[in-house]
Amino acid sequence: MKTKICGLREKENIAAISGLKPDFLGFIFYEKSPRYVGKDFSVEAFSSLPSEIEKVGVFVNENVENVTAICRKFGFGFAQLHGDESPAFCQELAQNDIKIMKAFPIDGSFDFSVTEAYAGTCSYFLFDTKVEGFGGSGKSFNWSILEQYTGSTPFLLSGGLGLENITQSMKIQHPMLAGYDLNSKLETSPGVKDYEKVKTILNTIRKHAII
Ligand SMILES: O=C(O)c1ccccc1N[C@@H]1O[C@H](COP(=O)(O)O)[C@@H](O)[C@H]1O
Repeated sequence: MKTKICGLREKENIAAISGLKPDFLGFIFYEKSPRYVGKDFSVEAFSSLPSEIEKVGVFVNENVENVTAICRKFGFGFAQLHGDESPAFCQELAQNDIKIMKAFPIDGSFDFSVTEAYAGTCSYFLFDTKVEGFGGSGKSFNWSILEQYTGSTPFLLSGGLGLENITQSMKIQHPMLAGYDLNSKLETSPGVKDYEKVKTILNTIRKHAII
């Protein structure tokens, strides 16, 4: 199972968490987020990052030019699109050699046929809890609705995953479940990840994955 730790911004914290070898690290470029990297964020912040960890820029309704420029500047292989980005937007971005994780806000009435137009363009979907606003809510959704997803694009489960519910989430049996996206439940403060919590949750996921 893939693991993504999202919402980091401080050099020492990035270095510490990267030592735990998640598959993806996410950096938030949405100014209204309490985890926004800030105007002074620089490539220096992750200069020690091993190359096997994929870097992900997280965007909300940003334009293609800005997403592309930021991904190139910071060497992000992936853009996580967490707003209302259209299939055409994703296609345009993919032409700039940026791999895409498209987030969808899930509630009990979500119609998974919406995802069909994005298949083929996105490397992963990200199923997050529908809330007012765009993400980082710390709230989980009723995972039973995932049974309705019959597409072939792998997805990361997202939304309020923490030590208290990760074991339960690993009972989800879905052929396209590729991993877990972990964020606000593992923080000492917004944008700063708790090393011990991240270590424990990654160990839990990895132990389960080899059983
Ligand atoms: O974390 C944020 O502040 C954020 C803001 C805007 C868009 C996405 C954001 N984070 C993403 O939200 C999900 C769920 O996070 P949580 O576990 O519920 O805190 C995750 O994919 C983050 O990448």
